[in-house]
Amino acid sequence: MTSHLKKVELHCHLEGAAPPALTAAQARKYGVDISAELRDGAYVWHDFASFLECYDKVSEVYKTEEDYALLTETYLDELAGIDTIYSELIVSPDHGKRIGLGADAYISGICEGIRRAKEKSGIEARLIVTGERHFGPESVIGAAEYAAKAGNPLITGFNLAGEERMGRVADYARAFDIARDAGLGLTIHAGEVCGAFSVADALDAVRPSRIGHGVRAVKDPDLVKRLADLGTVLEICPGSNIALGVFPDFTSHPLRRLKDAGVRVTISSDDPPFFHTSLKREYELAAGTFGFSNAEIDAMTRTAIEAAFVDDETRMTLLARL
Ligand SMILES: Nc1ncnc2[nH]cnc12
Ligand SMILES: [Zn+2]
Repeated sequence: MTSHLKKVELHCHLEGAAPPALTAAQARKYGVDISAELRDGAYVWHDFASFLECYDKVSEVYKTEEDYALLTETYLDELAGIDTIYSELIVSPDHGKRIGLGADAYISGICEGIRRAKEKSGIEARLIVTGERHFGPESVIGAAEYAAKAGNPLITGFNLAGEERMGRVADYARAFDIARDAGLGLTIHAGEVCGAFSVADALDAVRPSRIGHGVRAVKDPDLVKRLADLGTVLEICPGSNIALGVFPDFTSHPLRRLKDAGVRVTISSDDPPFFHTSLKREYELAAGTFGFSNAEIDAMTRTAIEAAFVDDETRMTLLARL
């Protein structure tokens, strides 16, 4: 039973958290045919590439500032309802640009959603701007420049997501230099679809304080030791990994092995309705399937707060609430 535990989420893509019912309503509102991507209340995809296509298509039915405010508020309300005290949302200004809304209005709608949710429940949230590999290196640099110049106190991190098989981390290093110089926290999707080499790439080219997933590092014991020695925090999303076939089942999932090897691990939901999961379920899996005690789960939540991209005062407040 984890329902009474305080929760923190470091890794959730905002559009990836869109409830299917809300997406269906949005599609109806705009007369968009989404029947190929959303059927019988579930998102339709069959592998990583088609998941990304489905994700991009779903994003296109969120078109206005208010649509984004509603989406953000809806997800944060859900998190607050399960005792989540802090959430980092991965957002992509490129999506705002692609639908013609523009990056500023996209971010402003999301910030309004954060404000509304916080007013109701006190949930704290921050934004991690992400570049998408499959939109190309130039667009990733553009996303970093946007995040660096935005001067928005809720934008506190920079990420690299999308098609991991496109390019190597070094191809995107310049974007991370821009984000680092702006004082943003750094995290990179690596070791999810590609192997351990991708995690080593991230450490060699950028050395972020956190890595999204990183789970395939488990194949390389020296790399696991390097992660433990560096104190790199892994944002692990077991339900996502199983849904995408990164591991065949929870028994072979390396969450426990990585933790036992001294790696700092945390748990998140990634794109919950796409993967038939939720942060609530991820906490339940940690307890039931992975066999972690409540004290061990609390320790992972504490690690997440320690690694959160927030100022020290907010961190102290969150630690006190845990
Ligand atoms: N799991 C994931 N990996 C890479 N990019 C993503 N974008 C949304 N979800 C993602
Ligand atoms: Zn992700």
